[in-house]
Amino acid sequence: MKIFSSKQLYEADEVTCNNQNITSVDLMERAGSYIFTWLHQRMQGAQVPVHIFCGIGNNGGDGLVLGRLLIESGYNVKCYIANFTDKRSPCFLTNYSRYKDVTKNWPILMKGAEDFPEIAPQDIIIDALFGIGLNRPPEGWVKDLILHINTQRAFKLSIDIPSGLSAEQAVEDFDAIVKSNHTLTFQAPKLSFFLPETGPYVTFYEAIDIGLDAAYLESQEPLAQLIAKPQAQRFYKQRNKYAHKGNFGHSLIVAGSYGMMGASVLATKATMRIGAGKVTAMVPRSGYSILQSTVPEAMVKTDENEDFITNINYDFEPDAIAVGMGIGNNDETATALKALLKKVLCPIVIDADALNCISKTKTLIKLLPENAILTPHPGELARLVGEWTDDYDKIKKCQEFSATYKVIIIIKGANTITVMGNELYINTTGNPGMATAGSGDVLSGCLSGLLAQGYDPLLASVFGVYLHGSAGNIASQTVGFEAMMASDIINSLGDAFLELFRQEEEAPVAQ
Ligand SMILES: NC(=O)C1=CN([C@@H]2O[C@H](COP(=O)(O)OP(=O)(O)OC[C@H]3O[C@@H](n4cnc5c(N)ncnc54)[C@H](O)[C@@H]3O)[C@@H](O)[C@H]2O)[C@@H](O)CC1
Ligand SMILES: [K+]
Repeated sequence: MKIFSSKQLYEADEVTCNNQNITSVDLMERAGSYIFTWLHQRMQGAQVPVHIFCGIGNNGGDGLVLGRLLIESGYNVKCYIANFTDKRSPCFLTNYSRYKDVTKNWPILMKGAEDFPEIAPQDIIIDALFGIGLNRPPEGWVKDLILHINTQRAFKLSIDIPSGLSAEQAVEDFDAIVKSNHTLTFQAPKLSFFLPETGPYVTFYEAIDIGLDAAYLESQEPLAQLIAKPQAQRFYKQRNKYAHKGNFGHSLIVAGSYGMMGASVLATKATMRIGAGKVTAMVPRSGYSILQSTVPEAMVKTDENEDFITNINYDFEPDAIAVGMGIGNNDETATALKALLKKVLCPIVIDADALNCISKTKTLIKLLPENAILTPHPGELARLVGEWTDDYDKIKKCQEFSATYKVIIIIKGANTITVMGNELYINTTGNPGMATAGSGDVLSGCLSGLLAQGYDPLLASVFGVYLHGSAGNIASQTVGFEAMMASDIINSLGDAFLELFRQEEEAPVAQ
C-alpha cells in the first residue's frame, strides 16, 4: 500500500473533485459519511454521549458532517468548535451552517479553558481538531484542550490523524498530541504512523477509502510503501517441481568468534530454513564442532585462527554471502573483510561487527559493492550515517547514504524500514518479543537465503524482513513475547511461508 505526502493528498483531493465533477464540500460529505457509517455500525443507535471536538479547518468540517449525520440518526451528540482563529475554511463554514440548519442548534463555541466540557468515562470523544493541515505545534488553550482530552478515560476516535501529530514532519511538542484509542485515516495511512517516535500515538488505525482519483494515486511516486500480506504474496517465487538443490543457491555465512559462535549457528540455520539449497558456514577453528553438531545440514569451513576470522577464503563461487554476525572487532578480521569486499562478485549482506568495521574505516565504505544490503541496529546505524535529530532526519541520512554508495539499508525497529535511494519500504510484521539476542543474526540469514535463491537484493530485503517478522508473530502465538528466543523465529519460518497464502478476515491494524 502506498503512503502519500500531505501535498499529494491535497492534490488528489483536487483532481478527484475535477474528475468526478463534485465539489470539495461533496468530498467532505463523503468522507464524513464513511466515518458515520463506521460508528453507526458499531453503536447501533446506543445513546452513549458522543463529544465531537472540531477545529476550524477541513478536519473540523469532517467532524461537523459526522455530528450532523449522527444527530439526524437520533444519536446523543455534542459538537464543540475550538474557535482559536477566525480563519475558518470554506468547507468548514458550509458545514457549520448545515449543522445549524439540520439540527436547529449551533455547535458549542469554545474560546478558552473555561469552556471545556465534563466528559464521563463511558462517553465517546471524536477528535476532529487538526488533520494533515497542522503547521505548528498546538499552543495555549488549544494545547490545554488536547491535555484535557488526554486526561479523559472516554474512548477517543481521531479523524484522519490524532490532532497534534503531523503526517510527515517531526513533532516539536509530544504533549500536544491527542492520545486516541483508534484513528480512522482517509485513503492511506500517513508516514508518521510507522516511525518509532510518533507511531506510539497511533495504536490502532484503519484506512477509509474515500474514492480519491485512482489514476492520480497510481501515477504518484509514494513517500513510502507499506508491506503487508498482499504485497508479500506477490514477492513469493513458486518452486518448480523438477528443481534440485542447485537451483536454490549456495550461501556463505561468515560469522562467529570465540564466545559468539551462536551468531553463526543462528544465521546458518535461518539461511537453510528460508530455503537456500546449500550453506557453508565459515568460522574460526573453535567453531567447527559447534556448527557441525548444531547444523548438520550445513558445510563448515574453518579459518586457520582458533578464535576469530582472519582470512575469508573460499574455493567455490557462492550465490550469496552474509558477513559480520559476531565476528568481533579484531584488526585481522577487518583486513579480511576488506579483502572480501574487494573480491566479492555475488550479492552480499553486511551486518553487525562488519558494519562497525566499515564505519571505523572510511576507506572500506568506498568498497561497498553495489546493492549490498546493510542491516544495522540503531547504534550501528548512528556510527554509519551519523547521529540524527529525529526519525525524519534519520530516514534522510539513510537515503543520502544509500544513494551515494548505492547500497540498501535496513533500519531495524518495530516497523523495519528498507531504504534504497529515495524509496522506503515499511514492514508491518514483527513484535516486541523479537527484541532479543540473535534476532538480527536470523534476519541476516533470511536475507542471504533469499539472495541465494535468486531474489534480487531489494526484493530479498523487503520479503526477508516481512517473513522474519511474520515468523516472529507466529512464534509469539505459542511462546509469547518474553520467552521468545531467536531460535523460535527460525522454527516458525516454515509457518511464515504457509501463512502467506492463508485466508483471513480484515481486522484493524495494531501497531
Ligand atoms: N485531502 C483529502 O484527501 C481530504 C481531506 N479532508 C480533511 O481535511 C483535512 C485537512 O484540512 P485542512 O487543510 O483544512 O487542515 P486542518 O483541518 O488540519 O486544519 C488546519 C487549520 O488549522 C490551522 N492550524 C494548523 N496548525 C495549527 C496550530 N498548531 N494551532 C492553530 N491553528 C493551526 C491551519 O492554519 C488551518 O487553518 C484532512 O486531515 C481531512 O480530515 C477530508 O475532508 C476529505 C478529503
Ligand atoms: K484529527
